[in-house]
Amino acid sequence: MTGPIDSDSLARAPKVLLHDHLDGGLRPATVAEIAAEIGHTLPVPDVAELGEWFRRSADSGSLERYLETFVHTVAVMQRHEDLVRVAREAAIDLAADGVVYAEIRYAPEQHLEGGLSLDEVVAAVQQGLAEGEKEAASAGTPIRTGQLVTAMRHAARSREIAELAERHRDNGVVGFDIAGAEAGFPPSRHLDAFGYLHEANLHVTIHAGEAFGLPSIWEAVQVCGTDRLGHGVRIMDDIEVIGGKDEYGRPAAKLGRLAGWVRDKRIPLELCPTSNVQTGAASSIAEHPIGLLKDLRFRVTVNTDNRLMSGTSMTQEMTGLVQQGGWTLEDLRWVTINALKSAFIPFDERLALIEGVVKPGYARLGAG
Ligand SMILES: O=c1[nH]cnc2c1ncn2[C@H]1C[C@H](O)[C@@H](CO)O1
Ligand SMILES: [Zn+2]
Repeated sequence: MTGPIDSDSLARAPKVLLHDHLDGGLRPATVAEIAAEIGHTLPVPDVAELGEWFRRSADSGSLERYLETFVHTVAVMQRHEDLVRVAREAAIDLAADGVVYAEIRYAPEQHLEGGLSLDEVVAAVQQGLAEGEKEAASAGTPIRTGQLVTAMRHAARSREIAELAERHRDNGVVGFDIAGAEAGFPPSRHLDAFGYLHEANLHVTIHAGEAFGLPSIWEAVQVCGTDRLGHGVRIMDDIEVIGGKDEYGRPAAKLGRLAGWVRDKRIPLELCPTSNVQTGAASSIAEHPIGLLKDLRFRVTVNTDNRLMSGTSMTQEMTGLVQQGGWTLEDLRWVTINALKSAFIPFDERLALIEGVVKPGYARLGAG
């Protein structure tokens, strides 16, 4: 099916999400309620304006300013019950949006101000995700979730966080990530953690190639041995578009050594179109390199990054690509299967979701 896609089909299409921050996806009403309970002052008093405030403030043109908004979400995620609630709601909201598999990330080291230990934070999030999964299943929208524990790249706790991930790998944690301001904080600062994770056979993704270019991607891939790239959109700096089509009917382009490596090795790109427009990594959804990277057959996946700060959802990201980028249902099916192939759960479980959920779901919509 290559014609226009109606919004109902987009809403019903099975979706897979690899890059979604727990502290970037709260419901505005939840932020407001918990803030009132704990006495945290929010920038706007009216809950009706809060969602718009996050979106507008994150629309800053810089990753550093975008990240400043997290102070208000992290503030309301310090008590056990609040972490459980936020994780539970995340699973429910994603499931209601048609997401059938989601890896949800956050930095446990940012949730210790209420006196919880790192292990208690991970356990609280796991409790919430499990409750959310149960509720979503009863509502007829089953979802499978996994935690990615993030270490903040400006801090110095990555080895400790890597060990935390290993301790909880049989209880919900499927991988490790580093996040935060990119410029000035290269991934190689955290080699100790990555070495430990490799020895433990634990999956790794690294935010790289978002606010900083090829050196960051190169380090993440070649020095730190990442399995996936969080964003990675700046791989474009190593691609020269020649114009016209090649012998396979794809856009004619010359790939540099690093771009060639990333494509040849099928290293997944966790692309987040709306977030990139907000931080200035792309000028618009229509102009976002995700379309070109898809046409060049990189292992492209579509993600939300921060649903609250971007005022987005998987359905909305896909709608933007369809309406502004000319994507087809076949394209959406392809990136969804790409995402599951790149997921950090065991191969047989990925396959079961691809064959049992994603392919039949798209077939019902007329694709595949
Ligand atoms: O897109 C991002 N790039 C780098 N860091 C990010 C991004 N979105 C969220 N973060 C940070 C802020 C959060 O507090 C932290 C953990 O989720 O990760
Ligand atoms: Zn991110």
